[in-house]
Amino acid sequence: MNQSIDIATEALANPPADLADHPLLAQAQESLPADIKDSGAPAGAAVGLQSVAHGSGLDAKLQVVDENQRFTSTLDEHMEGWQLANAGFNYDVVAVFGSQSTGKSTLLNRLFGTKFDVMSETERRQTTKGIWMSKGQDMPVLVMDVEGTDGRERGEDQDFERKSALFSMAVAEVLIVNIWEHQVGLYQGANMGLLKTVFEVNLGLFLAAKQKGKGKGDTQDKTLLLFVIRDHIGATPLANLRATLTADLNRLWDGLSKPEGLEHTTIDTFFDLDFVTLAHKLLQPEKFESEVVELRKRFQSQQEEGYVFKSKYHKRIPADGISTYMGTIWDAVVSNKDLDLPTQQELLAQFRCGELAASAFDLFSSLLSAFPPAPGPGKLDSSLGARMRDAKSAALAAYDEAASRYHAAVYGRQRGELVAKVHGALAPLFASQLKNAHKLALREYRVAIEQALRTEGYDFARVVSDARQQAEKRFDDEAKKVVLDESGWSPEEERAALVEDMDHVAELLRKEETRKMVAVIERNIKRQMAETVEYSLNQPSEDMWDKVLTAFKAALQKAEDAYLKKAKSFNCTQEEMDAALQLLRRRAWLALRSKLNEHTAEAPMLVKLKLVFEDKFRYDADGVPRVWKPEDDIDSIFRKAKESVLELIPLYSEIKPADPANALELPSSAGTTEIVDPAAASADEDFDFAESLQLLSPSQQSALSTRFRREADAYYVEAKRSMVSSTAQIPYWIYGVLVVLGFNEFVAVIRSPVYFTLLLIAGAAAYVIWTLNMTGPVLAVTRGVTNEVVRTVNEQLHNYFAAQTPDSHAARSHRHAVPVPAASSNATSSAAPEEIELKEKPSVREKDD
Ligand SMILES: Nc1nc2c(ncn2[C@@H]2O[C@H](COP(=O)(O)OP(=O)(O)OP(=O)(O)O)[C@@H](O)[C@H]2O)c(=O)[nH]1
Repeated sequence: MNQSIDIATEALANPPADLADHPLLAQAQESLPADIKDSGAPAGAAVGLQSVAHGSGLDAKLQVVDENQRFTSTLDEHMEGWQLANAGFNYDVVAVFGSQSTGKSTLLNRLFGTKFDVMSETERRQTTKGIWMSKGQDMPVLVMDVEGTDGRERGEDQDFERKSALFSMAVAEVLIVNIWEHQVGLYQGANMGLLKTVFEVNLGLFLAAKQKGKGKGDTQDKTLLLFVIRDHIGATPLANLRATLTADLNRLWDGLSKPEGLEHTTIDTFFDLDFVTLAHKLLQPEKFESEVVELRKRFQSQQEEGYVFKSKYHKRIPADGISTYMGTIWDAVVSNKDLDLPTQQELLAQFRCGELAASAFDLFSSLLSAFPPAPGPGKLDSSLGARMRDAKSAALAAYDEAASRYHAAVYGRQRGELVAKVHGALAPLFASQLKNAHKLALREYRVAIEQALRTEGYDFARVVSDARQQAEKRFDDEAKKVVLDESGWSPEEERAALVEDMDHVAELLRKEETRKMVAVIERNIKRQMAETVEYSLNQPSEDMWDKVLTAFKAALQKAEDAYLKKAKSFNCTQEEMDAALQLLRRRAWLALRSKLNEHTAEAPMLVKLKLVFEDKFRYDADGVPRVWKPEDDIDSIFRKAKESVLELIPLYSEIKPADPANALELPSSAGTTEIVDPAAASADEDFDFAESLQLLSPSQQSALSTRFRREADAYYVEAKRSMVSSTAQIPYWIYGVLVVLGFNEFVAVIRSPVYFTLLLIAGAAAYVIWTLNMTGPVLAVTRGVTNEVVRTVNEQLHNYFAAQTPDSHAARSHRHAVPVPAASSNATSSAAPEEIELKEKPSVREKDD
């Protein structure tokens, strides 16, 4: 239906008010198709309305280029409606060319079941304007009905003819050239002008493609020119018609002014020619129908001989891009731009692949946003790798499905960009997963080592190496899960960081283990040395230090051996071992020193000295306790014992073996102990071995000496007192004095009945005791009580003297000092002042007595 008919139809459907009641109007309206009558709207007066009116269903037709040379915007919709949008390359395009009103639309409708408007038999005027398109019934074929040449309105202007030829050449595989039989041999009637245009256009396309160096070289993609000779009466066989037409075409080709380099080309270079005849539609309708059916098969079945849609004719434009492609081709044609199809195809590929990549990335983004949230630091998402792969694969599959049909290079490039974009979006997840794998592996590494170190007899180097292998494997496994193909991602940097961290942890643990080991060894040395030190220092002798040092050296040697044996499994360097040994020696020495310090503190030293003194003063050479008698030379024995004890103080004050061979030498500086134990290094910084040999400073020695002398003096006093008490006798004259002085008391007792009675009782008691022979026990009890009283008094005296400070003692001494008898004075004149003090006390006591 053409525009005039549309306008008329619209006028009938919506008549002006003044014609509304005209009798002819009702008659004309009756003749309208039911759908138009019902809707009250025209079947499609304009381009837009045409397509809308016919819908986008399978039988819809579309004016792709209107009479104003505008390209439709609804081809995509129609492709969807025709169910060809996803056909890929599985569709074909055919276009029909020919003079106006030569039955082109009729032919297409019969061949493909389309519903292009056909001119009314009675009107005989042009029906097809611009270019129409529809889908063949039951076949994936896009059929283009092109406005006929010789259009009356167009006159001699062949602009549209050229443009439509160029457009059809660019998109159609088969061009049907519709001619009447009787026109064969006539230049104008056989559309030779149109064919000349087609040939020129084709040469132009070929040249443009060649100049761009893109295809269309020797392996020229051909187009099929199918000449349909209408109203074939049968008088002239097809072969003759073919020969005539071929000869005319060759003549036409030869007459073309061909571009340089194409002078010797023939029609066959670019076209395949085929010829078919159809009987007169009106005169031989049955024959016409049967021939149309036969011809239809050649468009429908690949198995049919003479199948027209050979793959070599296909323009390789994916169906989903045909709308864009045709639009850009038409734009180029209309704007008279140089048209080269490869470039157009590449542009199309860029556009479509870009679109497809964008939608594939949208799909990927929606999948990505559905990922579960990150599990948090140090935790792994075990399914992350699989999910990343799935999302990527889904996006690429969506892209590949449609985009792979486009220009290979463009498809590949856009694919690369899409992949890079996908990888870019996934990279943070990858990095985060690696970081977490790093943390996890490091934690497991530390735990594995710590657990192994708790077992007996571990080999540190092996423990570390096993744990490290496990941790590296764990990291590698996790990294492998999230490294995507083609991503170029590498876990090496993170792995290197993990290894560095593990080295650091191993180093710390090794130092900690070394420190612990040294501490254990040090404790062992302390324990081993405790007894030796105790024994040797309680039995002071000239070789006391020789014994101690020999034992220490032996213990140290054992400790060093133990350390070296263990250190081998720690993978320690020689430098570290030397440093550790140095530290071990130092700490062992300091341990010994602290033990010695315990023994040489003032109180224990005093005890030791007292014991030695007691041994020498209170016991004789045979070890028998002395009972002092008047003939004993207490002073001499006391002096000797005291001097021999005082001589021990210098012995105790310095660790100095009698035999220089037993001396020990240790370096004094802090050295490199920080390699093993940085904390110990600072503690040992001030270590001075020579100084450490000194146990008692001169002032300590002096104080100790003073304290000891006082203690010893107390012994001396006690000895003297015990000797006095054992030898004291009552003089006989005392008894006479007692009788004289006590006679009056005796008389008083005799005379007093009470005292006398008590006396009788006492006498009786004495008699009984005597009679019963109980004198011994009674005397023993009496002596015991007496001794206890004496001891208590002595103790009180001793405490009294001991509590006196030197000053107060001196003051007291000064207050109570009395001249020493000459005999004694001679004996003690050369003695030390302390001895003079010792003499004072018996004098005082004797004076008191
Ligand atoms: N003689 C003859 N007439 C035919 C044949 N087929 C169709 N016609 C008539 O030719 C006239 C034009 O038919 P269309 O199919 O509209 O021709 P067209 O080439 O599409 O016309 P435009 O679109 O206007 O260029 C119609 O009246 C048809 O009935 C045929 O095989 N032989």
